Amino acid sequence: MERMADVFRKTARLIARGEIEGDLAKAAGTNTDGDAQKALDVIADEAFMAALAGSDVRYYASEEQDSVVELNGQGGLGLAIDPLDGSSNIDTNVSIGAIFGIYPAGPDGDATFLRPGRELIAAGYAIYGPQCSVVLTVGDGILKFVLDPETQEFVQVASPAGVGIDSAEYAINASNYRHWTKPVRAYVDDLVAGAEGPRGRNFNLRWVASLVAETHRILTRGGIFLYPSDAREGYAHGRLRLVYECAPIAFLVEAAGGMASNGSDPILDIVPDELHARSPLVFGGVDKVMRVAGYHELPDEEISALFGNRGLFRA
Ligand SMILES: O=P(O)(O)OC[C@H]1O[C@](O)(COP(=O)(O)O)[C@@H](O)[C@@H]1O
Ligand SMILES: [Mg+2]
Ligand SMILES: [Mg+2]
Repeated sequence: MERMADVFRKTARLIARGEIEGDLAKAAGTNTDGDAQKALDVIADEAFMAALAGSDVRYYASEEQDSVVELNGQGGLGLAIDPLDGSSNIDTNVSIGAIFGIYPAGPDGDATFLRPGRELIAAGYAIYGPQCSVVLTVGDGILKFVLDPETQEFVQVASPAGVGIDSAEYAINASNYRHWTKPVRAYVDDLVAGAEGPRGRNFNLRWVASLVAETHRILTRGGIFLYPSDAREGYAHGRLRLVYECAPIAFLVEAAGGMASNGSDPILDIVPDELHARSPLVFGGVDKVMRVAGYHELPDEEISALFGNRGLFRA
């Protein structure tokens, strides 16, 4: 963690200097997943690999690497990492970050990461925003550290305790509405219907397009996040990747007292079939995530009904 903290510190400084350092959002190639890479994606990936060489990390699984990289044959850990999350926000001065999950090393690289997220031993994220903060768990409860810009030390502060708050905020990229499945549309229709709809209250939409920023907000003051599967080509399992995005966030959210699913089943029970496998992701307060699962179980006549006629979820 100390070596990772050093990368967080240096990346926060690089981002704070922005264009003084050059164009951090400059196109830099394409990763295995077909995502366009930006300069900062590559810089962050290389910085983590360099910092962890010779550490206890044996296997390194990154969004920016085709396959698992063996860093230190003697190491006992596997690190799954999204070295730079929220790439579309690099040049907009909006919060971005890094997401990580740590497993005990398995017999080989793939076996270390193609396992249920429940076997993680630690997970967390760094967020590069107005503050640089790190939120992590080693399994029970979460810890938060803020980078002091004066001393460059990470200082532990009170743990966020907001995941259970009865918040009216939801996060989803609503521009994909027409591509969603019926249960997701019905769920969002009922939120949008507000006080006049079956939920009988008004809701508020937030979409930063940086998973770390949505997670930070939800851990701090509640709400729900959804990145569902949809009918666009390549989105049959949503957008987010299980190994280094969904599982670490799910492990953290559960440790904070919340819940994370793929819409129906717990994320932490899913075994990825490949390193860059995707999954729909829904997380936040337990009651909210369970409600989404409820919409997936509704009979077709209920799910197809106009919100005014959908009886089961009337508040
Ligand atoms: O642009 P979209 O489809 O709304 O997707 C936004 C999502 O994509 C991501 O940026 C994917 O992460 P990367 O930036 O690491 O590829 C998430 O942080 C965010 O939740
Ligand atoms: Mg990401
Ligand atoms: Mg990324």
